[in-house]
Amino acid sequence: MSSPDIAAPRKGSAWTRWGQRGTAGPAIPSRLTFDDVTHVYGTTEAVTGLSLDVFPGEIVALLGRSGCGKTTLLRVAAGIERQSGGRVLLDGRVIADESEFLPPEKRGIGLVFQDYALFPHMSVAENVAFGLKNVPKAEARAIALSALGRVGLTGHADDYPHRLSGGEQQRAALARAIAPRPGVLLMDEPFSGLDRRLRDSVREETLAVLNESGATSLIVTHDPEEAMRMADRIALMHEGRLVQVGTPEDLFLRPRTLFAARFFSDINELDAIVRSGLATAWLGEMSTSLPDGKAIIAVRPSSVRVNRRGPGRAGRVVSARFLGDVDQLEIAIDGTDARLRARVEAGHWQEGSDVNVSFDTRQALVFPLSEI
Ligand SMILES: Nc1ncnc2c1ncn2[C@@H]1O[C@H](COP(=O)(O)OP(=O)(O)OP(=O)(O)O)[C@@H](O)[C@H]1O
Repeated sequence: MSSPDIAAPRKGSAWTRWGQRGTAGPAIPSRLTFDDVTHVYGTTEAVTGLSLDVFPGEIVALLGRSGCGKTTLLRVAAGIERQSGGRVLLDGRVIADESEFLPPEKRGIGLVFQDYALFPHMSVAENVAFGLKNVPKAEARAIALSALGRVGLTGHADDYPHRLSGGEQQRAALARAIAPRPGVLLMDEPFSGLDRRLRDSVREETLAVLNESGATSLIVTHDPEEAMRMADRIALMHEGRLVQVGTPEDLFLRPRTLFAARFFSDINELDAIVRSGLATAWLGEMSTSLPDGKAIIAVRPSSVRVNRRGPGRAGRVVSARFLGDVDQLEIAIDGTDARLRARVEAGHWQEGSDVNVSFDTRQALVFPLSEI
């Protein structure tokens, strides 16, 4: 039987073979806790009162827009930055607060930076062995070679980093981070330097390595799809604060705020009024537990129903864009300025078609207007 675990290399692509799955050395995972952490740079409060528990062996994605404080939190966990307030704990033991500060090299934390940060004057194997300080040299090299084997870089062990492609440098950085078998692995946008096709395969293999190593992992990303693909839980940040923490399903299907809903998908936002548990918008109504007042009904394009005749508001397709499996339609609603985006099965609707639209109330969400 051929091994499904080792994918065959494709000729002519930058994508190359990784090592045998199951050979990354296992770590003893730690629990990483941020307790009311705040960090200020001059007058900029980058992180504000943030509490988060990352449980042993868990993969958590720290997700948010540029500048929301993700990297700062990672740097605080690593000990590269000392937080202005609050505590960081490893397995319940304080490693950083007002009086304690465990230096980075004593934390048992592995790091993969966005730019990989390989030392240019050291060979790839020396880079990987760098963190193995308390191990005899020959043993350190053997461990480094084993980690390089896992990421498929044995043949590059004695090359200098500048000879590696971007994807190979990412793999060398991953090997360097896992070689000392850290209890916690921190990764800052580890795939952002890779082109899209390469990114998918590197991400999948990296995930396999993380699962084998078992290290508690915190991965920074600004891409919700990447967070959903990799993480057991997602911690969504906005302006230095945590907005919502939960499984990918929680965040995608049950966003608690309009901000979270907007972050995870394109939505049509319909102005609505709530009265006695019923939210009413121009496209329809749905029940809600919100109190009376102004609200927004959020409808994903895939939840807009488009028919030639039947219930709903009359409109006209003003654009139909082919997206592969689906078409994205823009629909102008008769007698209003309103436009709706809908995702429908490909090939059914032409520009200029008269349609009736409604929405699937089971898939829609209602948010109070005050939250925006
Ligand atoms: N060394 C620094 N000195 C001053 N301000 C900083 C420093 N590092 C970060 N900041 C500021 O702190 C805030 C949070 O930055 P941080 O890099 O943590 O965000 P981020 O979410 O990781 O963003 P990105 O995705 O762009 O890396 C930003 O306003 C940023 O300008």
